[in-house]
Amino acid sequence: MQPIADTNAPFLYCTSTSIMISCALHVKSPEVSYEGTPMRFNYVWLRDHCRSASSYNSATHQRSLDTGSLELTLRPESSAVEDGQLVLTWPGGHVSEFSLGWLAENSYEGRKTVMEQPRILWNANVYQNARISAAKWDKFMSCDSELKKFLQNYLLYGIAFVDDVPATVEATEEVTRRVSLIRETTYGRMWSFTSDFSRGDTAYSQLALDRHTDTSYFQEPCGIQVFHCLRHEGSGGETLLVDGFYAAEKLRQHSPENFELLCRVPIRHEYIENTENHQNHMTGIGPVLNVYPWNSELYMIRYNNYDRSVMNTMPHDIIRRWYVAHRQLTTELRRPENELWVKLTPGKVIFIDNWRVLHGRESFTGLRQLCGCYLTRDDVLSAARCFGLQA
Ligand SMILES: C[N+](C)(C)CCCC[C@H](N)C(=O)O
Ligand SMILES: O=C(O)CCC(=O)C(=O)O
Ligand SMILES: [Fe+2]
Repeated sequence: MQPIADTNAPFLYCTSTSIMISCALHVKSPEVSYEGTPMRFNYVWLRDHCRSASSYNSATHQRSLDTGSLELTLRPESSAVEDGQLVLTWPGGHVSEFSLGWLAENSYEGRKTVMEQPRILWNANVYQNARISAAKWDKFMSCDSELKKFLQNYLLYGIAFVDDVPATVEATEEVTRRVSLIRETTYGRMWSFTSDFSRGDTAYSQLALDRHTDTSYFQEPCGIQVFHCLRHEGSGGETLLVDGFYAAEKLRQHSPENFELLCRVPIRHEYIENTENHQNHMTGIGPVLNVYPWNSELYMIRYNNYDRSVMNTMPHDIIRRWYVAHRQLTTELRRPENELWVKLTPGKVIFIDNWRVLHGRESFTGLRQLCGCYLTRDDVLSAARCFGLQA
């Protein structure tokens, strides 16, 4: 412990072997310094995060304390640091204890410097050189460590494969259920489609599709896309994959103000279908790039030039700048070295992070049948966290 003389705020000091703190009451807020980074704590926040049995149910991990009845001018009557714990005694006698490590980890200043989700951004070379092996159906279905490895790859790269899956809709459903829950949409729970224009969308044709994310017209776009090509008797139809975050980070490096504009301006996407069997009118509103406000980390890209709707959510002076920014992002997304081309064949199931990796396809001839589904993002990430992965 290394007390700091004459300060009226608590400070946390850290060395490589131990965390040291010096603590004093401050009128406004305690301050902790961790590896040279000052971290400030608000007293109401500290009371609100009290982990004592009457404030927090550690069996359910839920707060029992009624935050709405806290005095917002609350100050402790005394504070001390004992055995690596900050101990605060509140008026009325309630005692709150916080380990200094917990405080450092959970502070705003601490979270600001770490990634919510570590990722490896890629272009075609980076991905190919990483030589990620696909999971194999048998082991994947029976062995948890194989599922964990698959999820780790998925989290890092935003794509992951399972090989040797029987070429049926049923087996495709089984392989996705091993990972998570299926998100039912207007396209069905499991879908299997060919170029028959059974739905009012270009996907149901033989035309090429430029890189895009799906369901950008949902208020919350689907988190994961699963594809399994059950048969193709013809040519073409290769799948294009592009890491949207790799491209967006290039834009951030070259032109931070254009990156910021694409984060700030919400735009509309739309899906209108009016066929005999299907009536839909969906709109989703949100920016092309989405970052967490506290650490500026990207968490979602919405990019679908087909489904982008009328642009009327920004004033005249912004619109020109928006098109410039959008063009710069498009240029990055279209660099040939960023394109990963894969031929999906029967047996090979691909999982794509639809909040990060764009997909597209070459035009094709012949009968081509593709099946798949969307997965609920929350459940996929939850499955990963239950394996101890950072997601
Ligand atoms: C995948 N599946 C064929 C079911 C649906 C395709 C949806 C196509 C739509 N334009 C979009 O990009 O969201
Ligand atoms: O046909 C394909 O390979 C993909 C089409 C597509 O973009 C989609 O179904 O979302
Ligand atoms: Fe698509």
